[in-house]
Amino acid sequence: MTTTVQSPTGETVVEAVGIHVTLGTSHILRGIDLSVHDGEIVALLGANGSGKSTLVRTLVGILPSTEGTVTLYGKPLGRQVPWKNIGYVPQRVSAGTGVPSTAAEVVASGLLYGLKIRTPRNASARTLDALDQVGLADLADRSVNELSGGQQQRVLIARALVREPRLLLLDEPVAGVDQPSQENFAETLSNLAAHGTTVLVVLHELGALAPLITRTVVLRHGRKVHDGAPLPPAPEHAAAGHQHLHPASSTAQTPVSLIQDAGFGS
Ligand SMILES: Nc1ncnc2c1ncn2[C@@H]1O[C@H](COP(=O)(O)OP(=O)(O)OP(=O)(O)O)[C@@H](O)[C@H]1O
Repeated sequence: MTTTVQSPTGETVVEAVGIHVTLGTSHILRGIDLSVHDGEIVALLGANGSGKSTLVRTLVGILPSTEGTVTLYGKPLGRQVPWKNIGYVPQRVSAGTGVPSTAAEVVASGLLYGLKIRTPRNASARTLDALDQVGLADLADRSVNELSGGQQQRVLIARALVREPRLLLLDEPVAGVDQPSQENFAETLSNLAAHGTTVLVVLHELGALAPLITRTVVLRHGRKVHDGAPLPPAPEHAAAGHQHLHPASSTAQTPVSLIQDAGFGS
């Protein structure tokens, strides 16, 4: 890890106000307000189709909102946003580009942003460091087409990490990734968090990331239905290996409805 240790400043890193998104004829997001502050590790939960990916894609400017505003580091989406400080890992897609590329080349592409067409001088070292963080340093020169789905996902995580981001947005980063690699990723995330990286992560299960989460946001049918304390395991589900989640008592939602919102129904 080469990231410098930083204390959380409490700065508002992500600010979404009144976000509505329509895709085709479907009104997907229905008035989402979300703030993420420097140093937070926020989990975004919700059942399939509740709008999690749509929200994250809107936050990074891939999807336009029909109403509402998004600012990142106080700047409206656009050129003024400090993109070089922001890493994004999309929901599982192939890391393959159609053109034969090695894992290292895909990761190094994370160092290209804006109008920059040349990677920095220390690109090779940073690329290897990022691959090492996801346990793939040995496969740096392997074509991504020859990697398994889970390994390709880890390449995409490394592509975000190589930027040494201050803000990391991850859309189900460990879906389809084996348990040891999930634990390895939790450790990487823990290191990043300790160095002050702010994280917004879409998850279906907190799993190995549970201890790191500082706040949980739950969506249901395109609306935010919980925003607060991480959802601790209920006593009856606290047995080893059981990862169903339940809401904090502070919420007005009933436990059962929130568990269903989060897609964790027993
Ligand atoms: N391009 C599109 N056109 C129309 N509807 C879409 C489009 N993309 C997504 N949707 C719909 O938007 C809704 C929200 O999708 P989204 O992918 O944001 O959900 P999600 O909470 O991330 O789900 P999952 O947990 O399954 O990944 C779904 O009903 C989906 O069918």
